[in-house]
Amino acid sequence: MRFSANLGFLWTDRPLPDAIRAAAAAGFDAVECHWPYDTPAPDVARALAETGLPMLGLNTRRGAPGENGLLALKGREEEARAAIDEALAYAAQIGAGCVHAMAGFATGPEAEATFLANLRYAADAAAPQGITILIEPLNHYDAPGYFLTTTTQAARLIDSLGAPNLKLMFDCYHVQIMEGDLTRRLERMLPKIGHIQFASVPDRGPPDTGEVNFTHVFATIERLGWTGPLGAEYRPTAHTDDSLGWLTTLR
Ligand SMILES: O=C(O)C(=O)[C@@H](O)CO
Ligand SMILES: [Mg+2]
Repeated sequence: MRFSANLGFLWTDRPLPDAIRAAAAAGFDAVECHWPYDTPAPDVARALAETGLPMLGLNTRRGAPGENGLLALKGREEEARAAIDEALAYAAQIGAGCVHAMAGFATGPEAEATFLANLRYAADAAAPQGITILIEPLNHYDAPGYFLTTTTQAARLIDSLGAPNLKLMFDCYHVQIMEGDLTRRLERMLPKIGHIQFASVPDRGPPDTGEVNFTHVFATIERLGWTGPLGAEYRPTAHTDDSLGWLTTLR
Protein backbone atom coordinates (compact mmCIF):
# COMPACT_ATOMS: atom_id res chain seq x y z
CA MET A 1 0.00 0.00 0.00
CA ARG A 2 1.34 3.45 -0.89
CA PHE A 3 0.31 6.64 0.86
CA SER A 4 0.10 10.32 0.00
CA ALA A 5 0.37 12.99 2.71
CA ASN A 6 -2.35 15.61 2.40
CA LEU A 7 -0.48 18.80 3.23
CA GLY A 8 -3.71 20.72 3.71
CA PHE A 9 -3.95 18.88 7.04
CA LEU A 10 -0.49 17.42 7.75
CA TRP A 11 2.55 19.54 8.65
CA THR A 12 0.54 22.74 8.38
CA ASP A 13 2.98 24.31 10.86
CA ARG A 14 5.55 24.89 8.08
CA PRO A 15 5.76 26.31 4.57
CA LEU A 16 4.58 23.96 1.83
CA PRO A 17 8.09 23.10 0.49
CA ASP A 18 9.18 22.12 4.02
CA ALA A 19 5.99 20.11 4.51
CA ILE A 20 6.89 18.18 1.35
CA ARG A 21 10.34 17.47 2.82
CA ALA A 22 8.76 16.34 6.10
CA ALA A 23 6.44 13.95 4.25
CA ALA A 24 9.39 12.44 2.41
CA ALA A 25 11.35 12.04 5.64
CA ALA A 26 8.36 10.30 7.26
CA GLY A 27 8.21 7.73 4.44
CA PHE A 28 5.23 8.91 2.38
CA ASP A 29 5.22 7.98 -1.30
CA ALA A 30 3.48 11.12 -2.57
CA VAL A 31 1.92 14.38 -1.44
CA GLU A 32 -1.23 16.32 -2.26
CA CYS A 33 -2.41 19.73 -1.15
CA HIS A 34 -5.45 21.98 -0.96
CA TRP A 35 -4.73 25.58 -1.96
CA PRO A 36 -1.03 26.13 -2.65
CA TYR A 37 -1.48 29.49 -4.36
CA ASP A 38 0.40 31.63 -1.82
CA THR A 39 3.55 29.58 -2.42
CA PRO A 40 5.42 30.22 -5.67
CA ALA A 41 5.12 27.11 -7.85
CA PRO A 42 8.90 26.92 -8.53
CA ASP A 43 9.51 26.56 -4.75
CA VAL A 44 7.09 23.63 -4.64
CA ALA A 45 8.57 22.11 -7.81
CA ARG A 46 12.06 22.34 -6.26
CA ALA A 47 11.01 20.50 -3.09
CA LEU A 48 9.28 17.83 -5.18
CA ALA A 49 12.37 17.34 -7.35
CA GLU A 50 14.63 17.24 -4.30
CA THR A 51 12.53 14.59 -2.50
CA GLY A 52 11.38 12.66 -5.58
CA LEU A 53 7.75 12.78 -4.36
CA PRO A 54 4.98 13.45 -6.88
CA MET A 55 2.31 16.05 -6.05
CA LEU A 56 -0.92 14.19 -6.85
CA GLY A 57 -3.37 17.07 -6.81
CA LEU A 58 -4.60 20.44 -5.64
CA ASN A 59 -7.95 22.22 -5.36
CA THR A 60 -9.51 25.09 -7.25
CA ARG A 61 -9.83 28.24 -5.15
CA ARG A 62 -12.78 28.41 -2.78
CA GLY A 63 -13.80 31.99 -3.62
CA ALA A 64 -14.62 34.70 -1.08
CA PRO A 65 -14.30 33.98 2.68
CA GLY A 66 -17.04 31.54 3.68
CA GLU A 67 -17.36 30.06 0.20
CA ASN A 68 -16.29 26.52 -0.67
CA GLY A 69 -15.79 26.58 -4.41
CA LEU A 70 -17.41 28.33 -7.34
CA LEU A 71 -18.25 25.79 -10.02
CA ALA A 72 -21.94 25.29 -9.16
CA LEU A 73 -22.67 28.96 -8.53
CA LYS A 74 -24.89 30.44 -11.22
CA GLY A 75 -23.73 33.90 -12.28
CA ARG A 76 -20.15 33.24 -11.09
CA GLU A 77 -18.99 31.38 -14.22
CA GLU A 78 -16.26 33.86 -15.07
CA GLU A 79 -14.65 33.52 -11.61
CA ALA A 80 -15.12 29.74 -11.67
CA ARG A 81 -13.31 29.46 -14.98
CA ALA A 82 -10.53 31.76 -13.81
CA ALA A 83 -10.13 29.45 -10.79
CA ILE A 84 -9.98 26.44 -13.10
CA ASP A 85 -7.39 28.12 -15.34
CA GLU A 86 -5.32 29.09 -12.29
CA ALA A 87 -5.41 25.55 -10.86
CA LEU A 88 -4.46 23.98 -14.18
CA ALA A 89 -1.58 26.42 -14.69
CA TYR A 90 -0.27 25.73 -11.17
CA ALA A 91 -0.70 21.97 -11.62
CA ALA A 92 1.26 22.11 -14.87
CA GLN A 93 4.14 23.92 -13.18
CA ILE A 94 4.48 21.30 -10.43
CA GLY A 95 3.50 18.22 -12.46
CA ALA A 96 0.31 17.52 -10.49
CA GLY A 97 -1.95 14.96 -12.16
CA CYS A 98 -5.30 16.00 -10.67
CA VAL A 99 -7.31 19.12 -9.96
CA HIS A 100 -10.22 18.91 -7.51
CA ALA A 101 -12.93 21.15 -8.96
CA MET A 102 -14.83 22.55 -5.99
CA ALA A 103 -18.57 22.99 -6.46
CA GLY A 104 -19.50 25.39 -3.65
CA PHE A 105 -22.66 25.96 -1.62
CA ALA A 106 -25.66 25.67 -3.93
CA THR A 107 -28.62 23.44 -4.67
CA GLY A 108 -31.18 22.69 -7.37
CA PRO A 109 -31.29 22.25 -11.15
CA GLU A 110 -29.64 25.58 -11.99
CA ALA A 111 -26.69 24.72 -9.77
CA GLU A 112 -26.39 21.32 -11.44
CA ALA A 113 -26.48 22.83 -14.94
CA THR A 114 -23.87 25.42 -13.94
CA PHE A 115 -21.65 22.76 -12.35
CA LEU A 116 -21.87 20.56 -15.44
CA ALA A 117 -21.06 23.43 -17.82
CA ASN A 118 -18.04 24.43 -15.73
CA LEU A 119 -16.91 20.81 -15.45
CA ARG A 120 -17.10 20.52 -19.23
CA TYR A 121 -14.88 23.59 -19.49
CA ALA A 122 -12.46 22.15 -16.89
CA ALA A 123 -12.28 18.68 -18.45
CA ASP A 124 -11.69 20.13 -21.94
CA ALA A 125 -8.98 22.49 -20.69
CA ALA A 126 -7.30 19.75 -18.61
CA ALA A 127 -7.28 17.02 -21.27
CA PRO A 128 -4.38 18.35 -23.41
CA GLN A 129 -2.25 18.57 -20.24
CA GLY A 130 -3.10 14.99 -19.25
CA ILE A 131 -4.74 16.26 -16.05
CA THR A 132 -7.73 14.58 -14.40
CA ILE A 133 -10.54 16.69 -12.94
CA LEU A 134 -11.90 15.31 -9.66
CA ILE A 135 -15.22 15.98 -7.98
CA GLU A 136 -15.63 15.16 -4.31
CA PRO A 137 -18.82 14.62 -2.31
CA LEU A 138 -18.48 16.31 1.11
CA ASN A 139 -20.44 15.39 4.22
CA HIS A 140 -23.21 17.61 5.54
CA TYR A 141 -21.66 18.15 8.98
CA ASP A 142 -18.39 19.65 7.75
CA ALA A 143 -19.80 21.39 4.68
CA PRO A 144 -23.54 22.01 5.19
CA GLY A 145 -25.14 23.21 1.96
CA TYR A 146 -22.33 21.95 -0.29
CA PHE A 147 -23.68 21.04 -3.71
CA LEU A 148 -22.12 17.57 -4.00
CA THR A 149 -22.87 15.23 -1.11
CA THR A 150 -22.97 11.61 -2.31
CA THR A 151 -21.06 9.29 -4.63
CA THR A 152 -24.40 8.42 -6.27
CA GLN A 153 -24.89 12.06 -7.25
CA ALA A 154 -21.26 12.32 -8.40
CA ALA A 155 -21.55 9.14 -10.50
CA ARG A 156 -24.64 10.52 -12.24
CA LEU A 157 -22.82 13.75 -13.10
CA ILE A 158 -19.74 11.88 -14.32
CA ASP A 159 -21.92 9.67 -16.54
CA SER A 160 -23.89 12.58 -17.91
CA LEU A 161 -20.76 14.54 -18.84
CA GLY A 162 -18.99 11.54 -20.37
CA ALA A 163 -15.51 13.07 -20.17
CA PRO A 164 -12.81 10.40 -19.69
CA ASN A 165 -10.75 12.76 -17.50
CA LEU A 166 -13.59 13.58 -15.07
CA LYS A 167 -13.39 11.28 -12.05
CA LEU A 168 -14.58 10.81 -8.50
CA MET A 169 -12.53 11.72 -5.44
CA PHE A 170 -13.61 8.91 -3.11
CA ASP A 171 -12.92 10.24 0.37
CA CYS A 172 -13.72 7.33 2.70
CA TYR A 173 -14.32 9.80 5.54
CA HIS A 174 -17.10 11.70 3.76
CA VAL A 175 -18.53 8.57 2.12
CA GLN A 176 -18.79 6.67 5.41
CA ILE A 177 -20.71 9.57 6.99
CA MET A 178 -23.10 10.14 4.08
CA GLU A 179 -23.62 6.68 2.59
CA GLY A 180 -21.62 3.96 4.37
CA ASP A 181 -21.32 0.53 2.71
CA LEU A 182 -17.69 1.39 1.93
CA THR A 183 -16.62 -2.02 0.60
CA ARG A 184 -19.45 -2.44 -1.92
CA ARG A 185 -19.34 1.23 -2.86
CA LEU A 186 -15.60 1.04 -3.63
CA GLU A 187 -16.23 -2.06 -5.74
CA ARG A 188 -19.07 -0.42 -7.68
CA MET A 189 -17.44 2.97 -8.12
CA LEU A 190 -13.91 1.79 -8.93
CA PRO A 191 -13.99 2.60 -12.69
CA LYS A 192 -15.06 6.16 -11.90
CA ILE A 193 -12.54 6.77 -9.10
CA GLY A 194 -9.58 9.09 -9.72
CA HIS A 195 -8.23 9.33 -6.19
CA ILE A 196 -8.97 7.86 -2.74
CA GLN A 197 -8.60 9.66 0.60
CA PHE A 198 -9.20 8.56 4.18
CA ALA A 199 -9.48 9.64 7.81
CA SER A 200 -11.10 8.12 10.86
CA VAL A 201 -14.84 8.59 11.38
CA PRO A 202 -16.30 10.56 13.08
CA ASP A 203 -13.27 12.52 14.35
CA ARG A 204 -11.30 12.92 11.12
CA GLY A 205 -8.20 11.63 12.90
CA PRO A 206 -5.58 9.01 11.97
CA PRO A 207 -7.01 5.84 10.39
CA ASP A 208 -6.15 3.50 13.27
CA THR A 209 -8.95 5.03 15.38
CA GLY A 210 -12.72 5.44 14.93
CA GLU A 211 -15.60 3.39 13.54
CA VAL A 212 -14.07 2.27 10.22
CA ASN A 213 -11.72 -0.73 10.04
CA PHE A 214 -9.10 0.63 7.65
CA THR A 215 -7.15 -2.65 7.70
CA HIS A 216 -10.14 -4.09 5.87
CA VAL A 217 -10.73 -1.02 3.67
CA PHE A 218 -7.10 -0.86 2.51
CA ALA A 219 -7.11 -4.63 1.83
CA THR A 220 -10.27 -4.17 -0.24
CA ILE A 221 -8.69 -1.37 -2.25
CA GLU A 222 -5.63 -3.55 -2.87
CA ARG A 223 -7.81 -6.54 -3.84
CA LEU A 224 -9.61 -4.35 -6.39
CA GLY A 225 -6.27 -3.67 -8.08
CA TRP A 226 -5.96 -0.01 -7.11
CA THR A 227 -2.28 0.95 -7.12
CA GLY A 228 -2.33 4.74 -6.59
CA PRO A 229 -1.17 6.22 -3.29
CA LEU A 230 -4.05 6.72 -0.82
CA GLY A 231 -4.46 10.24 0.51
CA ALA A 232 -4.02 10.65 4.28
CA GLU A 233 -6.33 13.60 4.82
CA TYR A 234 -6.77 13.64 8.59
CA ARG A 235 -6.27 16.20 11.34
CA PRO A 236 -3.55 15.11 13.74
CA THR A 237 -4.54 15.75 17.36
CA ALA A 238 -0.93 16.56 18.31
CA HIS A 239 2.05 17.19 16.04
CA THR A 240 1.90 15.37 12.70
CA ASP A 241 5.14 13.49 13.42
CA ASP A 242 3.48 12.00 16.52
CA SER A 243 0.40 10.81 14.59
CA LEU A 244 2.07 8.44 12.14
CA GLY A 245 1.99 5.09 13.97
CA TRP A 246 -0.63 3.88 11.47
CA LEU A 247 1.87 4.25 8.63
CA THR A 248 3.75 1.21 9.87
CA THR A 249 0.85 -0.79 11.32
CA LEU A 250 -1.58 -0.39 8.38
CA ARG A 251 0.89 -0.42 5.47
O1 LIG B 1 -12.36 18.27 2.65
C1 LIG B 1 -11.95 17.38 1.92
O2 LIG B 1 -12.22 16.20 2.10
C2 LIG B 1 -11.08 17.69 0.78
O3 LIG B 1 -10.60 16.77 0.16
C3 LIG B 1 -10.79 19.08 0.41
O4 LIG B 1 -9.97 19.07 -0.70
C4 LIG B 1 -12.01 19.86 0.06
O5 LIG B 1 -12.46 20.61 1.09
MG1 LIG C 1 -11.18 14.83 0.91
